[in-house]
Amino acid sequence: MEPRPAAPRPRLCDSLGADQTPSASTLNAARAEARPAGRRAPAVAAVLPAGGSGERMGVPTPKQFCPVLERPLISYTLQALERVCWIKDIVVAVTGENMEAMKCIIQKYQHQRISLVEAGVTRHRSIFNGLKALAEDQPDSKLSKPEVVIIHDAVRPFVEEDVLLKVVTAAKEYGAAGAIRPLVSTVISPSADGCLDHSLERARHRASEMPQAFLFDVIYEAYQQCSDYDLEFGTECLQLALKYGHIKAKLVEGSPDLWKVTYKRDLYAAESIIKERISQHICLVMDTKDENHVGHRLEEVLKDALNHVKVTSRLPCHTGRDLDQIMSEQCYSYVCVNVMTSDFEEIRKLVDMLEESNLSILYPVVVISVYFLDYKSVPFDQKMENLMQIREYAKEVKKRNILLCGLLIYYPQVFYPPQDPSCLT
Ligand SMILES: Nc1ccn([C@@H]2O[C@H](COP(=O)(O)OP(=O)(O)OP(=O)(O)O)[C@@H](O)[C@H]2O)c(=O)n1
Ligand SMILES: O=C(CO)[C@H](O)[C@H](O)COP(=O)(O)O
Repeated sequence: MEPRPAAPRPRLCDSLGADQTPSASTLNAARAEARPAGRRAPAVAAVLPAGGSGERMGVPTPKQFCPVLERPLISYTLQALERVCWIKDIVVAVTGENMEAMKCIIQKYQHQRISLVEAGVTRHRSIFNGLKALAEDQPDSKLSKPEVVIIHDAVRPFVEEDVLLKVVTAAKEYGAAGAIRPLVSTVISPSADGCLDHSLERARHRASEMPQAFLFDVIYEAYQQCSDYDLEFGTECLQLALKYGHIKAKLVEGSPDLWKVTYKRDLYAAESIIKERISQHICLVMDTKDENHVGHRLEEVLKDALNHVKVTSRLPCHTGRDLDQIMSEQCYSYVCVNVMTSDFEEIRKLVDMLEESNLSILYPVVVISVYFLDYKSVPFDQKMENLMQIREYAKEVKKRNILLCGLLIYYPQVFYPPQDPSCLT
């Protein structure tokens, strides 16, 4: 799919501000926690080291640029961060030779709030360059020094807002914080002759993952004091805060999906997770509140048959009420139940709205428009005409990555009472 010039992406923070979705209320509760009475929320920025060569992956392309479902891995990570409206700036460290490729990715997927800096020869040096860009008050720089900085690897695409908020909140209180996971295998220390020197008690140790967050001054000063040895061989930013800032980082339990894409098989795992996530939510756009109508039976049947899928109901676009919410949910599968109207214009409005949201730049969006045929209210010919219109329209919107289809359900009210769901099976 070729990138199209498009309107600005939906600002999730605006819709979250409407305080409608469950994640919004969670966020607001957590925000309240993050912002004790009388204190303002900290200014937050993120630094993403993306300057590695991905040797362990064993492919020529650095892993952060490897395609996952035809889109570079780093684009997923950027999307995960930019969906969080309280992260003001995202600084990405990329090697000179990949700078142009990175700019193309930003343009193609319309990433926002991104600044690029040159990566260093090690991960610590890349992070340090990102921090310098945030620290320096250059006259034409649009960046300003944040109070808290998140550090997150470009190759950990499944970072969620809740863990980001937890590390930021803890960093504000403790000075530093990082996500951890239980160890899968026991860590042992071999001696020089390749024999076991000692092993660590697994239950007492944890794997350090990302994201991590720091009071900006703490981590920046730590990097400034770092030895060359630290910058060359160090792998742990929390350790720098401890060694140079005497800050004991708060450790926050993270989800298993925070793992770092390292080997080729991790790309397949990432692909499966993405597929699973986008198929786990169906948005039902229902134009009647009549609970007895067969449209509502369809909702029940869907919920029953797909019990692992989240099915949410919304009002159609013309009401405007649920519009923001539909968009903020980033759902890619829609079933539109047309009871009150057989008007083709309604479906056109929804498709327009989806297009404007730019969701389809990232993944294909599926829309199934359902009509009911009972011969009584609207004649068969007219319904068929709707379907033919949809068919033509579907060809047009397919080019824009929206897969539309019309479905006519024979619904003989005369023989089956509307409350009998068997007429749908
Ligand atoms: N000089 C470097 C080296 C690494 N990274 C980044 O640090 C993150 C975590 O590092 P790692 O997984 O070790 O990445 P690579 O160094 O690319 O992988 P490998 O060790 O297999 O070569 C990645 O996003 C990577 O791009 C970086 O910004 N600059
Ligand atoms: O592990 C980590 C946490 O401490 C870092 O996320 C980082 O990925 C380590 O990078 P490297 O693989 O280069 O050691």
